[in-house]
Amino acid sequence: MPSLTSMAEAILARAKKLDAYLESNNIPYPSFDEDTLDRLPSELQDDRWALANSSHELKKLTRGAVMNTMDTIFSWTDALGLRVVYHYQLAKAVPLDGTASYAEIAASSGLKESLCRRFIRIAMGSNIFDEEPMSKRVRHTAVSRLLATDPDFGDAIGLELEEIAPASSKVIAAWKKYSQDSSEPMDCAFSLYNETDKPFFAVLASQPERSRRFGNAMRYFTKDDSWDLRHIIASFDWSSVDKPGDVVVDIGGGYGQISQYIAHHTNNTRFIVQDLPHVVSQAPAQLPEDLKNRIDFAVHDFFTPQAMEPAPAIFMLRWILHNWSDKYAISILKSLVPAMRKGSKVLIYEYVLEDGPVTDLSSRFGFQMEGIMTTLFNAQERTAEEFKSLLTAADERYVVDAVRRPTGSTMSIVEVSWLG
Ligand SMILES: C[S@@+](CC[C@H](N)C(=O)[O-])C[C@H]1O[C@@H](n2cnc3c(N)ncnc32)[C@H](O)[C@@H]1O
Repeated sequence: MPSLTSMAEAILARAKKLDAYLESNNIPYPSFDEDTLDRLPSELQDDRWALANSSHELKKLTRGAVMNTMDTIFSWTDALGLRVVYHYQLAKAVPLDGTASYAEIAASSGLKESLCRRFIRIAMGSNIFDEEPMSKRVRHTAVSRLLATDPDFGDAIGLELEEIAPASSKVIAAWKKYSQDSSEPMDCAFSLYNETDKPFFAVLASQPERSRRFGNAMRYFTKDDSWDLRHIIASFDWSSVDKPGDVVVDIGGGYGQISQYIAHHTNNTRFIVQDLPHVVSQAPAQLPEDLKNRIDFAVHDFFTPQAMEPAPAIFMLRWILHNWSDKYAISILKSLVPAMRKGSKVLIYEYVLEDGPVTDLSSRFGFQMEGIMTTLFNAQERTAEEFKSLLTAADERYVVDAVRRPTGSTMSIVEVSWLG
């Protein structure tokens, strides 16, 4: 390990670089009251994340083994503070540019005053709200202000802290009850916690408020530039399937968001978006007029064989395989085989997991998703090698041509050809 001094000097050099930009552009230094680093240009954002990663590493080294572990095991109390703030909508009880007493927050939120004080002070440990030292009145910080003003941010917090994290408490119980080798989606922590024999999406479909929160949270999580759909255009040569008559099948394609985007970047490609009946019945109404002659919707269960003539050029799967254990993911890939021809391709657009440990704060997403997929679906994220094994297990004629992640993209494309 380098010395603390050399690590601190590397941090200092980066901090000076960012400060210089802020100063020359009259941008305030970041504070807990105001995030200003989003205003850095894209070429400085890498420095920003490198600074966050290296200062996090230095913090961990200076806290030491025991205190770092204490930070981990007590982190649930931080989450509890935030959950109480979220659940009782305490952020909305504080004026955006003023202050509120604990009694005023209690009166408008319905959480009694002593609990407001205790749990807001827990949250303040994470810089959620601040308290004026003399008056003891509460005012906003950047996080609490976001909670008061951005409903999708609140829904993202609610989904994680009220839906997924509580269900995750049953992960080990589910392994013990159903076996660690179970491939069944219902043998998961979510089902056990919710005492249901229905899969996650079916439970949500029957509960509009939970379903709405899930949809908004997904929109929030995927709104930053690393999720931008331009990366799917950069990941594959779409002009190779843009001849009149070329067809792309978007498997489990929902309302056809991806197909619509690619259609706008091609001239002739036609798209068939397949999904379950309840989705397909709603989807055409959401299609813009200019794409109606290029995108069709069809009911198709992706576990049943594809029987399409003429065969499509591409089967595309985004966010499908990571919801399923190997047994079912292999079955989905097998169902494509009857329609595969020489020259056909399968494009799998997913997060491709690093094959080893990741400690950088900004790169831990894949392993966080691992926990979520396990909890909700008894499923998993996969490394490039695991995608290859899955494809080979489905049919030895599948050949992975490339696994590409464009610069700046969270998602990768696994491009697969058919040796027919
Ligand atoms: C996580 S969403 C991904 C949607 C879309 N591919 C996208 O990237 O926006 C999973 C989709 O799979 C669909 N789905 C689930 N089970 C299915 C099945 N057996 N056959 C076809 N579609 C299914 C769901 O209705 C949902 O639209």
